[in-house]
Amino acid sequence: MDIIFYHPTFDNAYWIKTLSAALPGARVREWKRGDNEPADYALVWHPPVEMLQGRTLKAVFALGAGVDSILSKLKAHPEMLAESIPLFRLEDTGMGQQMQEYAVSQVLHWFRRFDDYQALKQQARWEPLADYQREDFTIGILGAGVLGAKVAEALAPWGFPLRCWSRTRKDYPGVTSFAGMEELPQFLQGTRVLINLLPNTAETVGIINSGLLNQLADHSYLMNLARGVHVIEADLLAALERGKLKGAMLDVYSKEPLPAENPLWAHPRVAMTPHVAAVTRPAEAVAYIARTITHLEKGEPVTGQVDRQRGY
Ligand SMILES: NC(=O)C1=CN([C@@H]2O[C@H](COP(=O)(O)OP(=O)(O)OC[C@H]3O[C@@H](n4cnc5c(N)ncnc54)[C@H](OP(=O)(O)O)[C@@H]3O)[C@@H](O)[C@H]2O)C=CC1
Ligand SMILES: O=C(O)C(=O)CO
Repeated sequence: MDIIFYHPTFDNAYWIKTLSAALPGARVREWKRGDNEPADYALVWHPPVEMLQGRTLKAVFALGAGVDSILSKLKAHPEMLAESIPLFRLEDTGMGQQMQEYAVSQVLHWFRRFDDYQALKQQARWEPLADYQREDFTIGILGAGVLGAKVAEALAPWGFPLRCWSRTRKDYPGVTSFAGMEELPQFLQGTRVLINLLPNTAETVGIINSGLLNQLADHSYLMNLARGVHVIEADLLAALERGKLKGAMLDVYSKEPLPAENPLWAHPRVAMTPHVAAVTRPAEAVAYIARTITHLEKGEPVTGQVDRQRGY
């Protein structure tokens, strides 16, 4: 079996060594321009069209959870990958725990008013504030898939009212499920902390706009862990200005790296990280890919296949 590997920034030698060890007998090579030799599987992130075009692969694996970049490339270059070739993505592979850490720590930061105390500290003010109550701190998770479910699971023991929104109804312990556009207003009503874990699709792009933010509880908080294009940044800034939103924690942006002149940088109630909420963990990703390839080779059922029409 031949496997080609392409990632613009990873330690490719490490991946090739680890994959080769996990799939004894497989020949794994880094793809370089001009390599038209046959291959059975391709592992990619931001692949050049030329790498995949014209190949009769058994499957392609995206080396991340989100497949928006590869699907948008496919839209521009449909010849890059035949419809019949399955595309897989990483399901959790260590990203779930990272999202749990991020979401729980930030929710508790807001709930314990550390943002307010930080602002008071800057004015050298000693001023105990009223506690927030759990019942006034409903957390709503947009997107209840692999990562949304993990975040809900980690938040559940803290006792906040928890709800999620997805296309299809969920049955997660301690989480009220809302499904479909028609239930979005109910989901938003009373939500105090909105955590975004949706995929970037034609239906979800720009979903976090003034219309949506206005439906949240007053003085609410936004945590965007998914994709920058979900949020209309001007609407977010406007919601912060009029006090609808008390704060935002952003990991992803409309343009990355975020340009220095973007007003989000300087906003005192916006906290930011540079798209690091959950990164691909090589050992877990290799184990998942090796396991999936082994099942595919035996004709056994697998999970993680992307539905290209649906867009995730
Ligand atoms: N910032 C970072 O570092 C990272 C960000 N990400 C982002 O997180 C996203 C989520 O990942 P993951 O949980 O693995 O993805 P999944 O595909 O497992 O989950 C997606 C969820 O979104 C829901 N959804 C999709 N479209 C709609 C819609 N139109 N209306 C309502 N709900 C919808 C799905 O509903 P249903 O269950 O009904 O299908 C599902 O619950 C990724 O696509 C990626 O963009 C991922 C990793 C790292
Ligand atoms: O896996 C993804 O989709 C990411 O955004 C990684 O940072």
